[in-house]
Amino acid sequence: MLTKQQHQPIACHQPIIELEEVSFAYEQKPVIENISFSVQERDFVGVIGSNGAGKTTLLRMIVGLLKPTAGAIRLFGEPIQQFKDWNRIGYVPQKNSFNPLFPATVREVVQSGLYNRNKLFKRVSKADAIKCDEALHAMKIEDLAGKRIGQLSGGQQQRAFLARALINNPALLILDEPTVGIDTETQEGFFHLIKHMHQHHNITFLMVSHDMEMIRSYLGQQPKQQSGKIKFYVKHSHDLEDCVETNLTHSLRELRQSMERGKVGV
Ligand SMILES: Nc1ncnc2c1ncn2[C@@H]1O[C@H](COP(=O)(O)OP(=O)(O)OP(=O)(O)O)[C@@H](O)[C@H]1O
Repeated sequence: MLTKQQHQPIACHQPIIELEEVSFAYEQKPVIENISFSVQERDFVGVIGSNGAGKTTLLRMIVGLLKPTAGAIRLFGEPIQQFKDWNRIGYVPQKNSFNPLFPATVREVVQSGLYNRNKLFKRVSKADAIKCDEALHAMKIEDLAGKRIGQLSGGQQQRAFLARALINNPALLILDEPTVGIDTETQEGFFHLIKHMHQHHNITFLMVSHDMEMIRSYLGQQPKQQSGKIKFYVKHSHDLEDCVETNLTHSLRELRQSMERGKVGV
């Protein structure tokens, strides 16, 4: 049930991600050199760059999987070394597709978003099972819950990974080429869905994509910032309506209702 408090506006424009003169090298090979940028609450940032420009490396640093060789990263105002609140960040890595024989079900994959990284199988509390149902329901994949993840189509898998990323009601979603290998129609539906989530569900996005058309149509024709071979297209939070704080159940239910009304879909 929605309470008054959940509708109260929250402070906007808080920095969610800050990079200060960040560099990264694989062994001796520099990949990222001296990048500084910040993402404010509710911004939508599209990251574009040629193959090998370092986009995935950049995202992996932001989610703490790689350590910068120089510079500083802050998440939600805290230095990344001290940041513990990883549940606030949903991450959908590149090339998620599973081997058809991989034994996990869709439900197990979605639930694993609640636990520490790399823990796919774990005893699940009743409350966690309900969160999982909500996320499956919101992505319209509840009927696929018992199927092996590897038996799903690319588009269905993408919905499952999005449900996994959404299960903790994240404030920040980081997506690495989320529509690779998905047909054009499903891609369009997916972009409608994430635009809707951005505009109505108070989520900040950082997304790598090669889809220039989608990026330009939503975020503008010109990059707001460029660093080496990487360009950043941004829709700022102040272009949107006032922030509204929502809880997971409300947020996912609304998303589902919007999808049922045909406003968004995948
Ligand atoms: N684990 C690794 N060890 C060594 N070099 C790596 C490693 N991962 C990536 N690289 C190299 O770092 C560079 C940047 O890779 P990255 O995957 O970040 O690029 P990208 O911009 O995401 O590329 P794409 O658009 O092809 O996905 C590439 O030259 C790549 O070969």
